[in-house]
Amino acid sequence: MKQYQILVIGGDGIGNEVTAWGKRVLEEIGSLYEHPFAFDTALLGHAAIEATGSPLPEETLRKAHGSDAILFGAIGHPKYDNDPSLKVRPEQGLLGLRKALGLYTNIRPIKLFDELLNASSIKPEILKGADILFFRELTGDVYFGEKARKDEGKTAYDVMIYSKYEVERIAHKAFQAARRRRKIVHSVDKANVLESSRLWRETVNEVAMQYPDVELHHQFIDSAAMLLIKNPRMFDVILTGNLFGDILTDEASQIAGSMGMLASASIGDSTGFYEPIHGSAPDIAGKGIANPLASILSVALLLEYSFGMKKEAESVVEAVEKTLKEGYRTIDIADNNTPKEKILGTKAMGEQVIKILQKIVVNEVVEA
Ligand SMILES: NC(=O)C1=CN([C@@H]2O[C@H](COP(=O)(O)OP(=O)(O)OC[C@H]3O[C@@H](n4cnc5c(N)ncnc54)[C@H](O)[C@@H]3O)[C@@H](O)[C@H]2O)C=CC1
Ligand SMILES: CC(C)CC(=O)C(=O)O
Ligand SMILES: [Mg+2]
Repeated sequence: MKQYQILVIGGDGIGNEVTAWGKRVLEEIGSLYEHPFAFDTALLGHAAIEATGSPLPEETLRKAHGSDAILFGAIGHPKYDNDPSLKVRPEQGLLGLRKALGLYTNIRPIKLFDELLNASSIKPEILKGADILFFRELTGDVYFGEKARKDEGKTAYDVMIYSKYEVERIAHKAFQAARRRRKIVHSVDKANVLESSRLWRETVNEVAMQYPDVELHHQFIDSAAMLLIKNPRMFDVILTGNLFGDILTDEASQIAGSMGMLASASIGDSTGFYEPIHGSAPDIAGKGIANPLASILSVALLLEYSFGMKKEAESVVEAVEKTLKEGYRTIDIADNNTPKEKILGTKAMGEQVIKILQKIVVNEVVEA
């Protein structure tokens, strides 16, 4: 039986707090379904800078290349956010790892659990039924283009750059996914202004010819941001670049109720990388109140995409759904009707999901 090697990188702030529960869920799946999962850990971001001087130590890179899947939390520390002049930064660790692993496809499902219809500040009748799959390009764009200062530091630039090949490979992924869904792709760019967006649009049009059964719409980023809130149900698959996808998915987290609900999968040439879309949340770090569900839902994506364990992945999502159905909430997804005793911290929420997961799997075995 294959032994799966999983690398766990908690990172910084709540990254560590929520990933502890993602890992516990993986351990539980391993033991309930008798899968031999082996775990290792590594440093990234601020924690890595503190320990080694580098945001992406050699050892982390080596372990990442040697693993079958990576469960990641988040990086970031107020020290750097408050001092932009610092040259060695936590984000370099994450961007460097995404590049090194060739993780060009970032999949971010916007899944709204019915139980959370009232957790959003958007009206339930606008939200109900919303189900969007983002394909965000992850290793190009302005994040990886040339950046520098000139004029004695008084002018700065970051180059927004895409090659045709980079657009083609992510576009194919989006169209293939749309074929398994409602067959609608919205490609989001700023082609009225940006040359890189004009190449993006031209290339997406060419790729679309190979998918005549999929409806393609182009949307400018500014109007896409508006429509996402006005009418989220109009979207099926959204295909976009690194920067626009980063911004739009934080916005879209409000469709799902909270940043603490959105999971993601980053897929590329080799090892899959799974992480919540949120950051290290210094405003709540150390308080024990972070929502661990995005990390737990990232585990479901890991099981399905990296290990092909569909049933196991479904059990994890079902455990989250049942936990919400039983009324349990972390503070970010609680509403005025949530009884105080049902508002849980990170640990209690994690334990609740695991308890329900155990029941689900035991019932599966009894029914089989
Ligand atoms: N993938 C990553 O590692 C990312 C790292 N960052 C870094 O994180 C740091 C903080 O950035 P922010 O802009 O504050 O973004 P953030 O995503 O960390 O937090 C935004 C807001 O959402 C809330 N939030 C986020 N996750 C939550 C959870 N699981 N449960 C409950 N509430 C949650 C936070 O409390 C905060 O109010 C920065 O240093 C930034 O560079 C930001 C985004 C992604
Ligand atoms: C911190 C950035 C490098 C990444 C980010 O915000 C994201 O991937 O959502
Ligand atoms: Mg982001």
